[in-house]
Amino acid sequence: MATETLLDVRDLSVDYLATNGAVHAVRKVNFALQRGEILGLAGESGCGKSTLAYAIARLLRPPAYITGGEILYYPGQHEEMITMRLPKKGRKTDPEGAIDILRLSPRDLHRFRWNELSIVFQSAMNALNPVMRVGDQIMDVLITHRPDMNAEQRRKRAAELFEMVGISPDRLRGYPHELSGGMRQRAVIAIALALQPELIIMDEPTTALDVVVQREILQLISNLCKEFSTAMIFITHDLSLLIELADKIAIMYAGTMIEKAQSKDLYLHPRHPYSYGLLNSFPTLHGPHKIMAGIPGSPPDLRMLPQGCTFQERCPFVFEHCRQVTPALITTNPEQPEQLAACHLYDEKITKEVPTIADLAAGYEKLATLSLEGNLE
Ligand SMILES: Nc1ncnc2c1ncn2[C@@H]1O[C@H](COP(=O)(O)OP(=O)(O)OP(=O)(O)O)[C@@H](O)[C@H]1O
Repeated sequence: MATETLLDVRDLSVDYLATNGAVHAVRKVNFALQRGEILGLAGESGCGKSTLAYAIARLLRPPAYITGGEILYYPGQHEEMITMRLPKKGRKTDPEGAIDILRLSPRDLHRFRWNELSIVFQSAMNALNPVMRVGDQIMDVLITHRPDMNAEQRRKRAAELFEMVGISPDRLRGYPHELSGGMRQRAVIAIALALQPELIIMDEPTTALDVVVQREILQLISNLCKEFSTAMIFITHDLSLLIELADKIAIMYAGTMIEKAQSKDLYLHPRHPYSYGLLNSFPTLHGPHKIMAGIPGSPPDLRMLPQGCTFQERCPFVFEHCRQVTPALITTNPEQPEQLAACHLYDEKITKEVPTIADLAAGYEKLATLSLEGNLE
């Protein structure tokens, strides 16, 4: 896989301006995505996953406002895109001429979407227009964004796309209600792939499907991304699903990324107590019986965030420093410099010994026991 940067999100913040105070839905998020890479975004409901994704696609509408940061996009050799690169004076951060998505004009944004980035929304299977043949819905995208194609070329491309996602091209003449849920989902993916974008954002695309169909669709997505070197940001609550699909995973909590790691590293050794809690919130079918603690409590109000770490109230390992100072994302193990966690437990200036997996398990077990005994505050 090429390891060239495609997207570089820097200090991105988004607020929803409500009458009773600003909801700080995304707070100073930083991450980079390489060409062809699959990044999984996980975290509890309301932690800002969709807001982050929609900010990248510039799809947010008031009362949402991007309050800071930049989203640099490296367009590769796509000629149309090269003309959109930042003017020289804007190149303070990038000698190669990236596009800052936040600074695109409406016209350039129109070219950027679909050509470079497409998005599959939550409940995607219902995103198709019920009174229009599915084939015509693919044609629509091609007519708008590929005016150089004639009708015959568009028809051929639509058939090719359907074949790619495993639907017989004669279904192109069908209406959405004539397709099963899984097929509708595949059709939506075909539309997202129509212009072979560099980046696809999928927001909970498979939640409405049964697990067997879900697995087929995920396999399809993974194969297509590999085949075309398409990068993807895949959003879900289901961490176990991401571990199979994604190259890297970012865990979000209360609007920030609190852990970033290669999927395998996160699975084998989650570092942040919240990531550990998320991974261990469901029982395994094998192995010894253990008390399930889940993660007690709920995330903080995003309008009134506490001083220090936002996970402090739910963390089995909280200590005084956590209530004072907001932890930055830091390396948790010198042997895996790419695994970062925003937790003081890994700051050697503050804690003498970093916690092992057994320590994290013991912390949660203690919480579970307290909760069973009714002694949890
Ligand atoms: N229009 C709005 N006005 C005010 N607050 C909003 C609005 N839309 C979202 N929020 C708040 O922003 C925060 C982030 O929401 P977001 O939908 O991005 O989270 P999420 O992690 O994608 O959740 P889910 O998994 O449930 O989709 C939440 O606290 C939510 O209540």
